This record gives sequence, C-alpha cells and structure tokens, in this order.
Amino acid sequence: MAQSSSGRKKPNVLVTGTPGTGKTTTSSFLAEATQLRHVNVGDLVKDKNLHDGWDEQLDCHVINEDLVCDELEDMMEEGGNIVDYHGCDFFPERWFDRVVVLQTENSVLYDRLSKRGYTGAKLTNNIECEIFQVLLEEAKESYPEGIVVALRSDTIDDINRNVATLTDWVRNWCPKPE
Ligand SMILES: Nc1ncnc2c1ncn2[C@@H]1O[C@H](COP(=O)(O)OP(=O)(O)O)[C@@H](O)[C@H]1O
Repeated sequence: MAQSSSGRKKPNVLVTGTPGTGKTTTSSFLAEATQLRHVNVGDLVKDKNLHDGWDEQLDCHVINEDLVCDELEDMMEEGGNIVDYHGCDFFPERWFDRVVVLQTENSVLYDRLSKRGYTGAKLTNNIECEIFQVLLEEAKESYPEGIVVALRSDTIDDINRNVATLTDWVRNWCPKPE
C-alpha cells in the first residue's frame, strides 16, 4: 500500500498534463468519488491574483509560483487535495503522494483545443508540448519515479477508468504510522 512521507491523514494527488488533456474533468469526478478537495490552480491564480500580469504573446496570466505555493502550503500539509495544473516542477516534492500525467492523442487534443478557441502559436505550442511529452518529463524529473503515473485520456471511457483506478488508490492509501 502507498504510504505518505509526512504526517498527513489523507493523500495529496497532483493531476497534470497539457491543457485539454482532461485534468479538470478528471479531478472533479475524482473529488466527487473520494471527497478530496479539488484545487484548480488556474482558477486560484485568477481569483486571488497570484500572478504578475498578463502575457500578451502566450495569452495567459504570468503565474507567480511563490505566491501560489504560499497560498497552498497549509492545505497541502493537512492533506486531502487534488491539485489540477498544467505544470508541476515548482511545487515542493514532499507535497504529493501521487502524480498523474494525463496524455491525449495529438489529433484529439487538437480538436479539443480548437473548440476551446485556441489558435495560432497558442494552439501549436500546446500540441508540441504534448508531442514531446513535456509534462511527463517534467514530472519524472521533479518527483520520485514510483509516484508518477501516465494515463491515457482520449475518450470518456478513459476518464471513467482513470477515475476508478485513482479512487481505488486513494481508498487504499494509508498514512505513515507516527
Ligand atoms: N478523456 C476525454 N474524453 C472525452 N472528452 C474529454 C476527455 N478529457 C477532456 N475532455 C473534454 O475536453 C475538454 C477539456 O477538458 P478539461 O478537463 O477542461 O481539460 P484540462 O483541464 O486538462 O484543460 C472538455 O470539454 C472535456 O469535456
């Protein structure tokens, strides 16, 4: 059984991947199934102004990683969080018991991001990010190998299967004896 490296009573799970791979959908279903708290970092950055302005070229907020980590610190120490973000190298390694990297077939992802209104460099940058498995590499470099899992997220069946697998993992997780 998976064990925590801290005194947390509930595990913390990071759900990462290129935009459009299904992080928010998967995390919200998982939160419903496990009663863990879904933390959408993108929304948090907007709601609490945890950024240094707007990047016109990339068409997104310039996230302030220190402010985000300060904001999350207490919650993460307590445990019981599903953190949803398209980046993973700036969170402290000790926060997470499981790091899930969602991956989607390129043409499927292209359609999803086009539907979301992504065009030009924003669209091609994200597709390239998926082709080169940037988030999987980032996760492998930032966390112990044993806690990183890559899951396909092409279809609704994949989402259902991933949520079921992760729900089982959460239920079987037990805190490290004090
Ligand atoms: N595995 C999947 N199968 C079918 N549709 C999906 C899947 N994953 C995501 N989607 C759809 O793609 C869009 C983006 O999903 P979302 O969860 O917002 O992705 P992310 O949080 O990674 O940006 C949504 O419309 C969602 O319903």
